[in-house]
Amino acid sequence: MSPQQFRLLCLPGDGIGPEVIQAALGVLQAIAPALDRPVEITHDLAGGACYEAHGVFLRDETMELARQSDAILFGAEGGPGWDNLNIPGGPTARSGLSRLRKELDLFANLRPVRSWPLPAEQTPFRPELVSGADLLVFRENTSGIYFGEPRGIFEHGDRRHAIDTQYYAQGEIDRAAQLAFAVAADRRGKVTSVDKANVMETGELWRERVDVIHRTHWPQVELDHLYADACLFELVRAPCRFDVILADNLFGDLLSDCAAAIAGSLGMLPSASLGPERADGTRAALYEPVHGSAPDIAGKGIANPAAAILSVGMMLDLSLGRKDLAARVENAVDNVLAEGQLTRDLGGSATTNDFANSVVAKL
Ligand SMILES: NC(=O)c1ccc[n+]([C@@H]2O[C@H](COP(=O)([O-])OP(=O)(O)OC[C@H]3O[C@@H](n4cnc5c(N)ncnc54)[C@H](O)[C@@H]3O)[C@@H](O)[C@H]2O)c1
Ligand SMILES: CC(C)[C@H](C(=O)O)[C@@H](O)C(=O)O
Ligand SMILES: [Mg+2]
Repeated sequence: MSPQQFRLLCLPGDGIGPEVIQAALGVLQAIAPALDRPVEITHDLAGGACYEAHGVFLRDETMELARQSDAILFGAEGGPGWDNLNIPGGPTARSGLSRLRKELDLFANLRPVRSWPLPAEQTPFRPELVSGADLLVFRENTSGIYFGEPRGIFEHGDRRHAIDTQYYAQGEIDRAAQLAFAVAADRRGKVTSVDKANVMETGELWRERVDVIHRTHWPQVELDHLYADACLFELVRAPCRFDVILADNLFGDLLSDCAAAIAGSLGMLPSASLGPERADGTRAALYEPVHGSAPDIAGKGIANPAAAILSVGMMLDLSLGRKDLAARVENAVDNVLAEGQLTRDLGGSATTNDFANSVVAKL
């Protein structure tokens, strides 16, 4: 019997999305012969590119394709022309990515961050402060203020009011905590849970449930709690103290961009968004760089493709079960950086393609 195909849906999106995804697909193509399954890739539009062609940020047909795929590789979406169109229907109508996250129930967003072999002046920190940093921001991805109701802008007399709602159900916190502890158990065994339990009811419930899940299921993993503001301070003061940072949707978004400074650039942070485990042991999965469409550098061929390439690495590990190949990709990126082949965001002059070709050569 021939091995089962791995169906990958590729959604490059907007701005530098297509540029970094093309680079990442080059790396996937180079490593594919080492896989025991053929990879079948389908391409489609998402984000502003989709809006221009079809008047929506993600088509129903694409959503269906996503459901049938083993994984999705996403570039980036958005840009000045599309971010504030005031489209009714909430976040899933305003953003293809939000629709994918919500409708595929991709509740677990894993955003690993590490220090890389970079020239000392390429991070805003003293080298001895960031050297050896290796952490993972575990962001709850399908609830919180991104999706809570009520939301909207309302007219009242001659005044306009805007509402967003931070909402968490116990089960949403529990499943995020469960998986964050499991991820930590496979790393260095430490979770720092982040909230604003001092001022927010959702924070109070968050802390209470994380404690219960810890006590009941993961007493062997070390747990501490930090308020989100203090956590941001600690992240830049002493990044090496962290292993897994467990945070809600908004705090996780903020913490991961901040942590990108430790890695040297937003262009260095990959991510995986995973759904609940299914009966056959697999999970719905979307892989994407943490960064956005970077309109300021789009179309110039100078974007750093490392985040997209490392996202393919996460896919090899988490959806294809090939930690060995994921390590090969990460080591190749590490070696290219160590040799000083740097894109402009890291102070060098390598183009997107130069960098990707060098990674392929080092696989
Ligand atoms: N996941 C996503 O699709 C995603 C994430 C964040 C922002 N966005 C969207 O992207 C658009 C721009 O947002 P923004 O400017 O706040 O964030 P951004 O991440 O696009 O860019 C922030 C800064 O980082 C730089 N940068 C980002 N990625 C880079 C890379 N790979 N190589 C080199 N430099 C890189 C940019 O040039 C810019 O200076 C907005 O429409 C926003 O909504 C999308
Ligand atoms: C584009 C936007 C919806 C998204 C978010 O806020 O989640 C982005 O910033 C991210 O980090 O993936
Ligand atoms: Mg973000």
